[in-house]
Amino acid sequence: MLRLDLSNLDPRRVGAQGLDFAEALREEKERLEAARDALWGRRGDAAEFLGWIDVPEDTEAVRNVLRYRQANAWVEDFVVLGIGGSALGAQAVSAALGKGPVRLHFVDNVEPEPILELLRALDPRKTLVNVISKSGSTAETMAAFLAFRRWLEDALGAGWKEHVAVTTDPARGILRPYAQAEGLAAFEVPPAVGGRFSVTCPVGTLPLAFVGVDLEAFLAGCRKANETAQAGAEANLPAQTALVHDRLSRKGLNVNVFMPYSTRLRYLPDWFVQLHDESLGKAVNRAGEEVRTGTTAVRAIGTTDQHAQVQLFREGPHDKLITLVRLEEATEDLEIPAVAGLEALDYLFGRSFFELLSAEAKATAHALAKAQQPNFAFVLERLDAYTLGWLMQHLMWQTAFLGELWGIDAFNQPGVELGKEYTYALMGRKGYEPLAEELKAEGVE
Ligand SMILES: O=P(O)(O)OC[C@H]1O[C@](O)(CO)[C@@H](O)[C@@H]1O
Repeated sequence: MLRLDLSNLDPRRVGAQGLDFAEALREEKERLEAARDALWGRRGDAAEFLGWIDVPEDTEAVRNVLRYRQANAWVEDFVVLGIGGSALGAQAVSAALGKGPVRLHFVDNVEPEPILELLRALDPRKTLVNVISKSGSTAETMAAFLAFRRWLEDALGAGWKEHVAVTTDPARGILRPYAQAEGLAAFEVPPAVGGRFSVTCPVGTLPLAFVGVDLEAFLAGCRKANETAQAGAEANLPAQTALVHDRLSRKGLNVNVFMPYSTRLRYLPDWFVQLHDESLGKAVNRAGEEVRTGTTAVRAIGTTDQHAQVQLFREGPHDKLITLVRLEEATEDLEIPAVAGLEALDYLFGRSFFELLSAEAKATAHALAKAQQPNFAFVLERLDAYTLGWLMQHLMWQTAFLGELWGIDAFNQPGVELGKEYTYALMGRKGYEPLAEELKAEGVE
């Protein structure tokens, strides 16, 4: 179960920075429902990249992943080679719900020392390497693949092939034909699913299967979010949180803090940052006019960052909307013991850690509101696969709704291409010689 607590948006609590939500919903009902209809209406068109809506319905893809997991019971270490959307979803969910005993590792950078450290620590005989790249052309991921493939072949000879699984587009890019030629296990990123929307396809489900995440429940939660995204505005939770973002960004609240009160959810903000920023930071709208949309998502974890960022959130510029994620129940709790001689701490004696966590979440939300800092919360009944699936698919919907409200394409990322081209030029890739010359003339070599 997931619900919204919007009480700290109320202008009676947070003043002019806030939002009379009921009134806004009445005013924007038509616009929100038009956005909903447009999104659902376009979902059959692969060019629209709305395939993530239907992926949670694809139970055959999950069965395929689970069969592969069962057939590879020898795996003790599972290495994901992927970056951005090809890593962040599995990283967020595995940190929250992974049970082991398989250890999951993520190589999402090209700094040599951590890669060497991992290679030295792993036993190739017990390691499965999953190279994940929709395009098959991402330099970081492909460099890592070249290194891990060589490492496996050096140790295992022709047996390296049993230790590699490829997750990529069914037709495009170089990885698919390579996997076919070498006879490697291969999984699909559906063409109509972009990286940051791919956690429900094998990009996410394959690593998650190896750490025992209940995939059926996770996808059932995603389907629940789909159900809410079909409702009229009064019950359409993603349209509602998109409305909050839309309205408050128009008041100049252009920083979106995403702050779960949970260490288990520590990577969820990283996943959200990519989803939100890469989708919504756009120079032009669908009509090609310059619009420069976007709000800046910022990571924070409660309670940890109460002691790092909350000072700024309360007393810094009034440019923020804060999204909290609160849990209603602990999965397991721990009592805080009484200790003689430390009676100054007796308010803690006999209380539980979860009680303290909950009190801190509510106290901080209220203290923020007292400083006229609008905030709202996703309240999760508990942290389980169903509820996390619901929340993540909700956030994908929220992003899609915002793209629609702002008239932009939330599913492309033209702004990251130029940096990639420059990298190719600096690395001496064939065909990039003129660009390398241009860079040299500009003082970059
Ligand atoms: O799966 P790929 O094609 O390697 O892409 C990885 C990431 O790179 C980007 O294309 C751009 O940074 C992201 O959108 C994507 O998630």
